[in-house]
Amino acid sequence: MQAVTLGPAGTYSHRAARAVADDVAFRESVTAIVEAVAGGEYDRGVVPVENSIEGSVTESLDALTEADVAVVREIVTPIRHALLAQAETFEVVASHSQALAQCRDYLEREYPDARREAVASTARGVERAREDPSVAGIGHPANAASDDGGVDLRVLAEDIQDQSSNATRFLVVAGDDERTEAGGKTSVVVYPDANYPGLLLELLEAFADRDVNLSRIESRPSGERLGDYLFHIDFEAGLYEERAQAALGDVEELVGDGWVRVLGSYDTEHVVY
Ligand SMILES: O=C(O)C(=O)C[C@]1(C(=O)O)C=C[C@@H](O)C=C1
Repeated sequence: MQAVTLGPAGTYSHRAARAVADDVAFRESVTAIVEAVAGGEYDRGVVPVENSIEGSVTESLDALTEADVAVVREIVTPIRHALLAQAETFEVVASHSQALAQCRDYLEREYPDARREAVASTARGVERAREDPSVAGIGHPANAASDDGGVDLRVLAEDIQDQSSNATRFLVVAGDDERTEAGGKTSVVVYPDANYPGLLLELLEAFADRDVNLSRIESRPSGERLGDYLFHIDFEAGLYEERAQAALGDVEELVGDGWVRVLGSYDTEHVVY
């Protein structure tokens, strides 16, 4: 089995993807990962969707709405960032925007004058630090040593995330034909294409009436017009369960002119690396 995830090698996504496949390929955006799986290039894709400090990875949510893929598994991993550089002084801190945000307080406190530079991934930021002594990267501490003869970096500080409990949720996507009803959780995207008082309440009642717990609801702009939204809903029941089917049946009736996209049912795995 071959998986594709956010690269280059050494990203947190890469660490999560190792729990899925031995053979891991890379892309530099989550949209490209989801599209590569939808197009049949890879068996599995691993994309970050949510972080306990910074919240949604919105590009992933939007990519999952657009592409024909199924969600087949969820991986939750702790995220412990280190500050890596060639020397103790630097002018720029380069990392993924999520990582920069997860260390916002630390950077403000310790390096208020350093410029923040958002790059495609934490590993890309570490590469920048390896190439340029005026740059520090934020990433997993194991990235300090170069595995291809490049400069080894110093670990200037560890555990610099603003909450020690920092964790990220990754979704494992597969081709559309691998969608399954088995699993303890289900993800759906709902586009009501309507706007009236109580619409959201009615959608939520479909789940509440069957005692189905929602673990998350997130609105994203539909892109059609300002104030028009679609909803990413995760609930704690598998599609094999009658109560889940009944709740979704109600939602489908409510959205009339809109649509419901079922991403799939799956189980959660906690991976510590
Ligand atoms: O840049 C990486 O290392 C990634 O895998 C991406 C990502 C993210 O998008 O949230 C994954 C986990 C961490 O939250 C920080 C960055």
